[in-house]
Amino acid sequence: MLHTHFIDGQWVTGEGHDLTSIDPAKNQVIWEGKSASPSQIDLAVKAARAAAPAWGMLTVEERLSIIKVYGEKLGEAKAHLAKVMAKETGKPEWETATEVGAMMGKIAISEKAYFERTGNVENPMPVGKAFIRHKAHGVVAVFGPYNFPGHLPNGHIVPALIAGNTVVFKPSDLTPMVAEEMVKLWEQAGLPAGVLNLVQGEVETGKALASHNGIDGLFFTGSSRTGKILHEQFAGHPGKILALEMGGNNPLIVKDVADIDGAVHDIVQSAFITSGQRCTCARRLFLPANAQGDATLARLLEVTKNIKIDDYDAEDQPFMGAMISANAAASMVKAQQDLEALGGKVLLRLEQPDTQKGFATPGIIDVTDMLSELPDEEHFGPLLKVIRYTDFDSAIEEANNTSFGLSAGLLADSEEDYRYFFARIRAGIVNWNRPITGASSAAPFGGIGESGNHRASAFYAADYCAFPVASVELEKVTLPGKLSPGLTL
Ligand SMILES: NC(=O)c1ccc[n+]([C@@H]2O[C@H](COP(=O)([O-])OP(=O)(O)OC[C@H]3O[C@@H](n4cnc5c(N)ncnc54)[C@H](O)[C@@H]3O)[C@@H](O)[C@H]2O)c1
Ligand SMILES: O=CCC[C@H](NC(=O)CCC(=O)O)C(=O)O
Repeated sequence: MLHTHFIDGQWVTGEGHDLTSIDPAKNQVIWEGKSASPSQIDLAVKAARAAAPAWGMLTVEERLSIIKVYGEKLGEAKAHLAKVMAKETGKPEWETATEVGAMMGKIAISEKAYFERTGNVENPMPVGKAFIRHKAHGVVAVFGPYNFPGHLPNGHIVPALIAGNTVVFKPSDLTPMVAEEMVKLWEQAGLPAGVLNLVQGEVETGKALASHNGIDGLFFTGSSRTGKILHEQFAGHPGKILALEMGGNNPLIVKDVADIDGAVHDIVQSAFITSGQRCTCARRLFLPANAQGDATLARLLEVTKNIKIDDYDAEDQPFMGAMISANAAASMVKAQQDLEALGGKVLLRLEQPDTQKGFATPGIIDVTDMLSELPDEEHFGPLLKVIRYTDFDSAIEEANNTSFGLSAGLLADSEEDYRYFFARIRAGIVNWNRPITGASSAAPFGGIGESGNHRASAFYAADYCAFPVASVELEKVTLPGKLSPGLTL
């Protein structure tokens, strides 16, 4: 029996079709199950609804006491969970260990955010007092992506539960095993039945959950394509809260820098970490069309060629592991071919050495001469597009020439240049002389345009997990000393 769904505190077998999860580095099946049927999704939503009043009536301290036990369980399971994540995503174990670390850190950060952003405020009034308090929405669905199968859904689930919501979690169908391991830790922490439910499945599971009448909100991290479908689906439901964290076509501009190796380091960290599978990864690199730009590009090509790529569990750990699947790697080869067909010049070819596995070597392509043809797409893998520019204004203008707006960066030694850039660039994350990946959970995280819907996550997730309630209160019903004109009592 494959008990892969967690509904109302019980592990149950799916009634839908077969699901498998494949280790993309070794091309081995590592998990098998069945998707949730529509009636199981219905049961999960109903369980979350039934659990909501009691969970919401606990004090936040009572809820936090259970959530902190989950944090301890994460600590105890850290090595195991990091290995499961590496096996299922192909990411090197050093990197998945940092992902589990981020999941643990999320608890204290979300507690702080809850009190700072949605805590209670009391103000004196001429008569009585005014209060601002926050209440949970009720039942929320959480959708996770594959690239951070623990950290990103955890970043919705923890603040949602702190605020008093109950949750139905639908992970990526490419990472069901990580989701299962994570939910087991919540179970071990003693979370009451129905407070967190797990339903596994592909697109149709997502559609059934997103369109279920019983949810009060949906917190989504994934592609802009899916996010837009959800946005359309939520149209006409103003009472439901929808938080969308989506992709990007992120620009990184290099201006005048003395330390070329420092710049190359930040470019590589921005473009190729996680094999380019971070929403914040640099997709478009702007280099000056001068000798310094030539030197930076030459060094970038040299360093990128030498990036170590290997299995997630290699003793000598690589910088890059496999992508999530053989298909994902093949789609990057195809994206490169398409850009080449439009006039892009490959400077370092992205290759998939084994079509049965998810490995893709990092690629760099010069697209300067085909800018008018350049599709405004997120290529979610290790393919960096280079644009050579002659003046800073045109580079910034082209950097903003995207419907997305997640992250952006400037590598330049002049603070004045940064201020100029900051004032003009349009993105939710804007960095200076630092990689544009690796955002902090202690800051808001989100983008504009097709990158999100202005409901930033991370520290600001507290905002979409609760709604504010304004009250004026007086202990006893009392006749006011001064009555409104025309009123006698
Ligand atoms: N901004 C961020 O915080 C952030 C973080 C990580 C990843 N991402 C983005 O996520 C993408 C990669 O993740 P992914 O491929 O797993 O995303 P995805 O959009 O394919 O899937 C995300 C989730 O939505 C579900 N889903 C897919 N189609 C659906 C539909 N029609 N209706 C309802 N649910 C549906 C999936 O099963 C999964 O659970 C990239 O675009 C990346 O930029 C964004
Ligand atoms: O792939 C998208 C996430 C990338 C990651 N961002 C965060 O971890 C945001 C912080 C948080 O959600 O707590 C990154 O910037 O590398």
